[in-house]
Amino acid sequence: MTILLVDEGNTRIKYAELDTNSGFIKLLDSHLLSKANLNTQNYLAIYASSVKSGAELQKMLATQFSCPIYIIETPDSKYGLTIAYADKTRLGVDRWLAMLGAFCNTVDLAGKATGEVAQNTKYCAQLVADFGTAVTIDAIEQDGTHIGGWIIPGLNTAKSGLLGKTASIKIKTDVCHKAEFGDMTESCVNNGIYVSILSTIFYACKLLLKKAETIDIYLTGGDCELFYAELVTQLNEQNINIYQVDDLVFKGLAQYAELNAQ
Ligand SMILES: Nc1ncnc2c1ncn2[C@@H]1O[C@H](COP(=O)(O)OP(=O)(O)OP(=O)(O)O)[C@@H](O)[C@H]1O
Ligand SMILES: CC(C)(CO)[C@@H](O)C(=O)NCCC(=O)O
Ligand SMILES: [K+]
Repeated sequence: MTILLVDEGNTRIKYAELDTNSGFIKLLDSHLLSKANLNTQNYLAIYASSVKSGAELQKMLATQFSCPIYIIETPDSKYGLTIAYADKTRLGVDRWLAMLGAFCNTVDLAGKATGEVAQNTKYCAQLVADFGTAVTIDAIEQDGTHIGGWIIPGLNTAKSGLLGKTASIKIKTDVCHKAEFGDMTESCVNNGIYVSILSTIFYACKLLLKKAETIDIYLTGGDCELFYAELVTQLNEQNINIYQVDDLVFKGLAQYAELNAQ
């Protein structure tokens, strides 16, 4: 059977299909996607999340599909994760799902289902960084306690904010992001913003390494591949493992669907 996964972010909406037998998540190409070819599928259920409005997304999906629709919202404490916020409902559901995706990757399934963390499983503290419209960084201790996180502007958001508030920063050509000093306006802006985000990750590692000996860093979101190689080079330490998982929010949704069905 197939479950449809829907992730509505700040700039775009993404769809994927979860094969309930194999657990395989197939990303659907949004360029080729039409309501018509989504409709031809007989989905078992839809698991969806929105950083905008869950209610609006529910309404939109309900006009197209007759299967059960589950709109996921940030829960208090579930599947072994405990959120740092006093008001959990304010934590973006994409952050919670990305953390769930990362956390469940390393924790025993039996433990997850009951919400208890399985004993004697090999896992460590985690940093989850989502490079989207905003960049979010969340730190989780070994036992699933969310310590907290940061929200900063993403690459494009920082750039448009900077260009919008200044008179004479003129961008004429497109240059790539490098962790080097810039030698013209374009590279000063692009590299500066890039390095500012990189530095935030370094600082997060530094803080988390005060609490844990070993950390796993999960990178996700539209811009994550721009950061992966540089982070692997710069954080080449025995006690830091870095993983690029392009669809961590979908992994979280898939985990949720699997656990919800148990
Ligand atoms: N097809 C695409 N459409 C839009 N942005 C893309 C695409 N492919 C890569 N990107 C990059 O992804 C970034 C946006 O990331 P993402 O798609 O994860 O954001 P989002 O959908 O707004 O979700 P979030 O709410 O997490 O920001 C942009 O800065 C852009 O550079
Ligand atoms: C931070 C974003 C925009 C990242 O997509 C999203 O998770 C969100 O809108 N969060 C709400 C604020 C918060 O998480 O504290
Ligand atoms: K996202």
